[in-house]
Amino acid sequence: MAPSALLPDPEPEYIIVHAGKGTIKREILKGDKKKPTFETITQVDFSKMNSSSLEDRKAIAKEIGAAFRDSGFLYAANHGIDEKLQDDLLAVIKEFFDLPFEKKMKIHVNKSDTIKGYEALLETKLDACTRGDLKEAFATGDDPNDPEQNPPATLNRSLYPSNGNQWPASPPTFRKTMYAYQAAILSFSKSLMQLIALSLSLPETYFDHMSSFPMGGLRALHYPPQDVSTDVGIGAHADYSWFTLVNQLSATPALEVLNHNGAWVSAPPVKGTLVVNVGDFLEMATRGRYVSTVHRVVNMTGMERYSLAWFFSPSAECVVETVPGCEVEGEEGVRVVAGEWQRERLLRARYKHPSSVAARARGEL
Ligand SMILES: O=C(O)CCC(=O)C(=O)O
Ligand SMILES: [Fe+2]
Repeated sequence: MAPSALLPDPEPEYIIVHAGKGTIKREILKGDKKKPTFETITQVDFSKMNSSSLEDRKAIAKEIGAAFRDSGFLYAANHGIDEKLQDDLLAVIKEFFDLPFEKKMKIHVNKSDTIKGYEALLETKLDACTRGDLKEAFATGDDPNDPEQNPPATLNRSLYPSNGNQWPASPPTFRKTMYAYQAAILSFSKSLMQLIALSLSLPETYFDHMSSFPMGGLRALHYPPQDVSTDVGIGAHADYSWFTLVNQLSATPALEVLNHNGAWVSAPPVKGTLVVNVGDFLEMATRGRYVSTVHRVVNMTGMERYSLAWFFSPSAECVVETVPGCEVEGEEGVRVVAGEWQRERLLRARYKHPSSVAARARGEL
């Protein structure tokens, strides 16, 4: 037998991801090919985020910057969102998903031009190699027709259709509880955006003008346990947002993050924390200094899993450009209208939705 040194290298294996920004093919690095990369997700303490001392705020910003450059993920501890509110959320979200299928289908996403409402099991397929995403979802988002959102008088309402958000009649406290959470998470998001500005050595208020009526999506998710590892709760993808905040409402570990060796790193629920991950807007604006990392959900625990994801993006009419200090020499900077870019991504990911079919027929996609 030939000495092992003379054996040919094994055929490389790849992970293929349809992240929306294009297909990513990443080799799974083994043995000597492995490079240093993250194996766990860092925790950052936000208790001093509103400290009157700029030095305190800068210290948090520094940790955020390090995590966003390394893995693009972190756990935010002491974020200040009321624990009781999170218990209430889990209760109403469970109750909603327990409703009979026909009731949930009354507010199906196909009835909303902005793809808000209920989405059934296996309806989306983020990883083309699977039979679909083994999850059901309920989505709401920025919509000036909902009085709770208190839109500014200057908002260009023509950007919003009349059939945006759809709310279920039951459970009766569902809408109120989701909006209480949205108010809290929106306030945390604006503070986090200021810390991100600091982390990039920009004035703290640098991004403030981009949050007058931010595109924000709140998505409740239910992942039943899967029987086979070839299924996925959500296929590998990256998010289209400045950042995403995932509240892992149930203690069911299933979220996984792809590291630079092509290995999946577990991001299990850590009580009292939110998972924060960089989205594509932030990756674009920082020209890749902060990484919008691929992740997925695989629920092999035998237990139900509930989570609540919040996607925080710029206001629709804003132009996202390379931030000062992140320019790449010899390359043109980024310049996209946030609302147009995000809508195109959303429609591409939901290619069967009537809005997507219509946009393709108009030659827009
Ligand atoms: O449920 C989770 O933990 C993550 C959800 C997610 O990645 C998404 O909805 O984009
Ligand atoms: Fe995601």
